[in-house]
Amino acid sequence: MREDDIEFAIKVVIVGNGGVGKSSMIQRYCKGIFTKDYKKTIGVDFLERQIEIDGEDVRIMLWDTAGQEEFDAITKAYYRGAQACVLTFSTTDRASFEAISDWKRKVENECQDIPTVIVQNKIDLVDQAIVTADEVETLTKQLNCKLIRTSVKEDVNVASVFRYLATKCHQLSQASYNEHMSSNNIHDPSSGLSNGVHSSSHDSHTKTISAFSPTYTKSKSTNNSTIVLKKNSARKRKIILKKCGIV
Ligand SMILES: Nc1nc2c(ncn2[C@@H]2O[C@H](COP(=O)(O)OP(=O)(O)OP(=O)(O)O)[C@@H](O)[C@H]2O)c(=O)[nH]1
Repeated sequence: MREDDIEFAIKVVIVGNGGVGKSSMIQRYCKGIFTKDYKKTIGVDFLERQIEIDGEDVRIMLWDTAGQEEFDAITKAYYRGAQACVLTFSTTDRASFEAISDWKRKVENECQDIPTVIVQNKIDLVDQAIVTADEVETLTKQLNCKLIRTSVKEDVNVASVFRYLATKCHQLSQASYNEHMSSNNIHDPSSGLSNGVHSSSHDSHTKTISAFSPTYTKSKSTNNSTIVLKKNSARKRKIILKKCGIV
């Protein structure tokens, strides 16, 4: 996939108590690996992966935040601009389940209402579960979130989490794009029906997202710690990222 083909990027924050498997989930998804060692995340980490949704290239930027409370002040700054969120708890850790509502509130304080999945990780250890299926389902209904049970270790359902969120964000941006085009009576140039308005006001900007983190992995396309979302070519449908200040 060439850099020029990437049209749409989403920022996803992964939160939850320490040791629930957030870093492992991101490593599994982006690098296809799993390690048994527990290395506490200090502050924030970042990885990305590109996938295709409805024939469109989507770059998913995954922000791994430290679960320990001592890092709260640092991590919350990184929630800003997130368009989707993963709330994670572990099947074998009751406190991590009970903390889910708090994590949701912390993210909402910075990002309002964004597509969110509750992930019950470590289902390979279900015989040691400290929470019942009913309890988990009740909580997810209360919080109005989708529930996905994963085992990062066994690679169960990890990709579904991020595909679900990327699809949701993609749909939201499409709806927002259509709304923008119709309210401004602009024809989509990619339809070949342009009436002389070749781009909306949004198209004239190069969109940037600051991505500073202690172990930030540089994108191939950039030579510093800023991700630059390229302006769309006239041939392709233009995406408007409305949520959380990306536009
Ligand atoms: N059995 C099992 N172990 C897992 C699974 N996912 C992660 N682990 C293990 O759980 C431990 C903690 O995983 P991490 O990914 O470091 O947890 P974290 O949530 O990032 O922790 P913090 O960085 O402290 O916030 C590690 O020893 C992992 O190997 C899983 O699905 N099943």
